[in-house]
Formats: sequence, C-alpha cells, structure tokens
Amino acid sequence: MTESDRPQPHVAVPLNGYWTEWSARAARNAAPGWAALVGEMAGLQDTFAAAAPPPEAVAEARSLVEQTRAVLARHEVGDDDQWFGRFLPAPDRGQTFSPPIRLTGITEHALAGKTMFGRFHSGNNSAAHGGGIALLFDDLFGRLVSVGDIPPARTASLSVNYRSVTPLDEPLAVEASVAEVDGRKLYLTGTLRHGDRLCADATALFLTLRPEQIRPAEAEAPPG
Ligand SMILES: CCCCC/C=C\C/C=C\C/C=C\C/C=C\CCCC(=O)SCCNC(=O)CCNC(=O)[C@H](O)C(C)(C)COP(=O)(O)OP(=O)(O)OC[C@H]1O[C@@H](n2cnc3c(N)ncnc32)[C@H](O)[C@@H]1OP(=O)(O)O
Repeated sequence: MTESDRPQPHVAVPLNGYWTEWSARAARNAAPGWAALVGEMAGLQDTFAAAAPPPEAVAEARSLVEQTRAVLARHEVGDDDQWFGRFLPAPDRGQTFSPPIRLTGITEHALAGKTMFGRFHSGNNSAAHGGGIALLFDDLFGRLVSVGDIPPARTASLSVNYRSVTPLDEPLAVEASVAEVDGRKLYLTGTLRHGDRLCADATALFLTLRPEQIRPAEAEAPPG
C-alpha cells in the first residue's frame, strides 16, 4: 500500500446555503439507521452483480427482495421529501447510484478525493463501465460547484476521455477544479487515476441557475 492509498478522513464539502438546507432537511427527518441501510443496499448491488446462484438461491433472494420492496413501498414520499441522495456531506451522499467519493482536499476552486468502482459498475473485462465513469465525473463536478457561495448549478455539457481502463475494486484518485468562470458559466476539468496511471479525464460546463429556475429547498411539506 502506498502512502496515497492509506485511508484518510473524509472532508465534508462546505456547501452553499441552498444545498445546506436541502441536505439538513433530510438529515433532520431521516430515521436512525438510514445511512447503514444505504450501505447495505450498495453492498447488495455489488453482491448481486457478482453472483451466479443456483435456482433455490435465486428464489430465496427474490422473495427477500420482494419483501424489502413491500416494506419500503409503504413509506413512499415525493422527491421533495426523499432522503436518498441528500446526505451531501457523506461520501456516498446517502445514495447507491454513483460510487462514494471520499473527499480528502477541498478549496473553493478544487476537490481531491478517493473512490472505487465495485462489480455493480462493471462494464466488461473487470473494468468500470464508461457510463459509470461519466456519472462519477458529473457527481464530482456537482460537489465542486456546490462549494462556498456558488448558486445552485446544473450540468450543461460533460465530455469524458477514456485514456486507459479503470479497474474495479482498486483505490482510485479523483481531482476536479474550476478552470474558468464566465458569468453563469463554470468550466470544470477533472481526472481519474489508478496510481500514476491516468484512466480518464473530463471537462464540463455547469451553468448556475437563474432564481426562477431554483425550487425553494426550505419548503417543508404541509403538516399531516
Ligand atoms: C438535478 C439534480 C441535482 C442534484 C444535486 C446537485 C448538487 C447537489 C449538491 C451537492 C453536490 C453533491 C453531489 C452532486 C450530485 C449531482 C450533480 C449532478 C448535476 C447534474 O447532473 S444536473 C442534471 C443534468 N443537467 C440538466 O438536466 C440540465 C438541463 N438543461 C437545463 O436545465 C438548461 O439547459 C440549463 C440550465 C443548463 C441552461 O439553460 P438556461 O436557459 O439557463 O441558459 P441558456 O440556454 O440561456 O444558456 C446560457 C448560456 O450558456 C450557453 N449554453 C447552454 N447550454 C450549453 C451547452 N450545452 N454547451 C455550451 N454552451 C451552453 C448558452 O449558449 C448561453 O451562452 P451565452 O450567454 O454566451 O449566449
């Protein structure tokens, strides 16, 4: 293990006011144990992708997943009230869609962190799926544009260059920085590395939203 592979503490992004409220609302409302359930679901995705079970195990697993869905379906809410994806300070953001990013360095204009793709994000030949890599960059850039006082922003374009295969189950380093700001336009660049090897680099244009494009984050659902 090299020095850069050693576990380092995750540094939470200092969010702008909009996302702070959006995230705090989920944290206020979430049931104890939610974060552990998210971790279990992420593990399930990887285990599911890696399994080739016999018929009786397929039937048993399907029945258990059906039961889990039924439990959760009884508590469905609208997306304003969901918890999934809203724990912005956490490496996984409380979601299982894109891989967790453990941030290790943050400035107003740059982020650095560690990530890893598991079997769920496998493309072929033990390599990460290119769409998963684009997803990782979008998520990383989304975190970068939420640092400090930047108003909420959306991805307008994202371009990824796949330079070499991205391995699964290996520590990977990510970096992202703001290359240029031009009014509402934020031009971003990022890299994904396995050790010294560049796996992919990306550029993106994010546009900060006009006030009328932003939904209020603080609006609580009506009581009852
Ligand atoms: C939605 C989910 C959000 C999730 C949470 C995000 C952050 C959370 C906080 C913490 C971070 C944690 C994790 C991050 C997680 C996820 C981040 C994901 C981010 C996304 O995944 S987000 C979803 C994908 N994203 C969209 O769903 C966008 C759909 N789209 C639009 O909403 C509009 O399209 C918009 C608003 C982009 C622009 O619309 P608009 O009306 O405001 O602006 P307009 O068109 O007038 O353009 C103004 C000037 O930009 C130029 N321009 C526009 N588009 C361009 C392009 N593609 N290429 C080159 N130039 C372009 C024009 O040419 C003009 O240039 P000029 O001024 O020089 O003439």
